[in-house]
Amino acid sequence: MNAPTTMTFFARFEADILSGRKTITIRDVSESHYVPGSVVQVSTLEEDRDFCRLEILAVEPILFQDLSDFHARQENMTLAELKTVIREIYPDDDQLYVITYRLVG
Ligand SMILES: CC(=O)Nc1ccn([C@@H]2O[C@H](CO)[C@@H](O)[C@H]2O)c(=O)n1
Repeated sequence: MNAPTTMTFFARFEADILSGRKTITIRDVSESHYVPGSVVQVSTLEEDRDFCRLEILAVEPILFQDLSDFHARQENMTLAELKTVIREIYPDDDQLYVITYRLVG
């Protein structure tokens, strides 16, 4: 599989990503093929509006049950909020992937 070159986020997370308060995203297997060291163009899911570029730093498997306050802090959420958000997006997936990134200019 080729390394993906784009990533989408819900627009409501844009400000947290641009300010550096949100430094990970948690995705299912279909979005786990990002390659550390690659740079992806990021846009909003709703309007496909480009808003930054991110360098992928790491992609690590995580089980839903193993999500912790550590992950929540990196999402700028409480653990309860994070679990609710993930269950809204991925109702049935227990195998998830933590994608760590940093903003590039
Ligand atoms: C737009 C799209 O295709 N998919 C997703 C999937 C997830 N997320 C966010 O990542 C974190 C963990 O899942 C939470 O902050 C989620 O809301 C997102 O913004 N967009």
